[in-house]
This record gives sequence, C-alpha cells and structure tokens, in this order.
Amino acid sequence: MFAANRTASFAKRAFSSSSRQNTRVAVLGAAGGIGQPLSLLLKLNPLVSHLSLYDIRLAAGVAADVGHCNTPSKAVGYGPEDGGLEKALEGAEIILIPAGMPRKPGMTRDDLFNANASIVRDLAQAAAKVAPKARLGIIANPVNSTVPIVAEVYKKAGVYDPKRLFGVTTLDIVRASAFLSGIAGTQPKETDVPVVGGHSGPTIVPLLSQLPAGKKVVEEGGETLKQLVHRIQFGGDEVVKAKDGAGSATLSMAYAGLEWADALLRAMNGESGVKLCTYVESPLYADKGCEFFSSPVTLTSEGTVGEIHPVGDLHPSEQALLDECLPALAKNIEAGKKFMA
Ligand SMILES: NC(=O)C1=CN([C@@H]2O[C@H](COP(=O)(O)OP(=O)(O)OC[C@H]3O[C@@H](n4cnc5c(N)ncnc54)[C@H](O)[C@@H]3O)[C@@H](O)[C@H]2O)C=CC1
Ligand SMILES: O=C([O-])CC(=O)C(=O)O
Repeated sequence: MFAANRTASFAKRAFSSSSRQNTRVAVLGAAGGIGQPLSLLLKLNPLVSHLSLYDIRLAAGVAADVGHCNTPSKAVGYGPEDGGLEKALEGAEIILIPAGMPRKPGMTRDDLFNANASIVRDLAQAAAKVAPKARLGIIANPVNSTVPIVAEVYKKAGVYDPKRLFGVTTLDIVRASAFLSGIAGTQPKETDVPVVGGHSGPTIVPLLSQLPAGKKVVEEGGETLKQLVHRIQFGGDEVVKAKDGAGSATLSMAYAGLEWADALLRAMNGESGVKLCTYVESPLYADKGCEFFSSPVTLTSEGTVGEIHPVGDLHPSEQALLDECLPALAKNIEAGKKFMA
C-alpha cells in the first residue's frame, strides 16, 4: 500500500477499457542518472501517453533512445534552446523533477542546497507559468527544503495548490521494505512499511511496528532493530559510498519514482483508495514548524492529495525517532522558505 508497487499489473491495465491512458508526463533532468532510467520506466507505463523529456544536455538523445521501445506513448526531448523548457511543460499533467547535483562521499543532502535550490526554483517558475495545474513530484535534494521552495515559487506566481505538490520519499519506503523483508524472510512486495517525516537521515522515521514482521523486530529491540533503522535512515549513504564519487542512488530511485508516478496515474485512471507515504503540506506537525511532512496520503481521483492520515500508534522507540525528526525537519523547511524570502 505505502510503496504503491503495482508495476506487475501494467499488462492487465493496458487493455482495460475504463482507463484513459492518456496522461502527459514531463521529466525535468531527464538525461541524468535518475532521469534516464525513470524515463524508460515511464515509457513502459501504459497509462502514459506522452513523455516530455527536458534537460540542459542530451535530452534529445534520451528521447530518441527510449522512443524506440515499442509501447504506445510518444517521447520528445527538449533542450534549453528555443524555449525548450516551456515546450516540454506544455500540457503536462504530471511533472517529475530529478534535475540537480547528486552527493559525493562525505556530503550530506543539505550540502546540495546551494547547488540545487536555484535549479529547482527556476524549473518551478517555468512550471508555475506553463502548467500550473500539473501534479509536481520533487526528487531533487534536499527534498525537505526543495519542496518548500517550490511552494513559495507557486505562491509568488499566485497559483499554489498544496494538493498538487509532492516530495518523492518513496525510496525510503522501498528501502524499508527491501531491508525488513531481508531480515524477516517475508515477500518484499507484501512488506509494506510506512515511513514518515522527511527525506534525510534522522528525519526519516520508519514505523516498523505497524506491520507484523516489523513489530517482531521492534519488540525484540537490540542491535538488529538499531541497525535496521540506521540502514533505512542512511541507505542513501550506503549507495554514495559504494559508488565512490560517481553519484548517489539512481536505479532504485528511478524505480521508486515510477512507483510514485504510477500511484498518481492509477488514481487518475479510476482506482480508488490509492494510498502512499509522500511529503506534502500537512497539518500534522505544523505547530512544530513542520508545515511539510510525509505520512500516508490517500489520493483523490484527480491524482492530488486527498486525506492526509496521521502517523498512527507508535512504539516508544518510534516516538523517540519522531521527536528527533521534527526539529531537524523544521530547520530544513525554514531554510527553503528563507531562500525564497
Ligand atoms: N528523492 C530521493 O529519494 C532522491 C533524490 N536524489 C536527488 O536527485 C537529484 C539528481 O540525481 P542524479 O540523477 O543522480 O544526478 P545527475 O547529475 O546524474 O543528473 C542530474 C541531471 O540534471 C540535469 N540538470 C542540471 N541542471 C538542470 C536544469 N537547470 N534544468 C534541467 N536539467 C538540469 C543535469 O544535466 C543532469 O542530467 C540529486 O539532487 C539527488 O540528490 C537522488 C536519489 C534519491
Ligand atoms: O543519498 C542521496 O544523496 C540520494 C538520496 O536521496 C537517497 O539515496 O535516498
């Protein structure tokens, strides 16, 4: 439910007469480590009719390449010349933004702020102008801050609708599912761990006690629990270290980005009750300075934010993680808002 893992039903849906299968999706940063595999996965999704692939380099090549996949959707690449960004955004209903610098070993996600805040701001300004009604999925880090930046851009443009702005935290849910099932011996797709808070280190709060396999690990406590929580919170570092200077998670992020987009596409195509953990404007901890927070969200039939669910029952160890998350997250949100002030 939280991982929104429905890729296996692609084929079935391709022939469903009720689905509209005509959604236009734009990827900004489409030629990057995430952008390329994400564009491929979107090209394979039968609910996508048109893919607009924008990047400051190589987007035409990526579009030509994925365009040879024999699925019905069309892929078109755009560079910055001749108003390419605006053209890419025209008619977009879902916009994914993986444009921006990835981490190198020794960096935190917050160290990316200076490089990525202005990239995301500029892309959001164009999106607010050309496709203000599109649903936006922000992947570029630091997500905790880039989402508030986009909100401010949209407010300044007078087109902000908090129901259409999402931070993509799905990789945390994907990792929690992979790591817990590895310990518990359960099927990853059936090991659906809600992960709330934000998307960096201590702001990532896995709620393992809310499913049977995780509850057992939480109740046993000790090193196994400690290491599992640490691995979910710092899984990104694991990939950055293994890639040894060549970037951060790209393939698993593309998979997670597709899961996020597919959840919206399914909701927009008539599936009711689609629910996923995602980082949105939220009343849950606004009084603690966290105007944005990831918790389970039920999507509307428009693929927008519907009901925002509270975090539910927490084990004392999870309450402690949440207590640590909130001040750190509030600081990240404040940094994003200050950048736009
Ligand atoms: N939300 C999440 O869970 C995750 C987020 N990320 C973040 O995603 C971002 C991208 O990561 P990678 O794809 O690995 O980086 P990358 O460097 O491989 O690709 C980034 C792409 O963005 C493009 N780009 C830069 N400025 C642009 C602009 N103004 N307009 C359009 N495109 C522009 C670059 O040309 C490049 O193709 C990073 O900030 C990274 O930290 C990475 C993994 C997980
Ligand atoms: O760790 C990073 O810098 C990239 C990222 O957000 C992740 O892998 O979760």
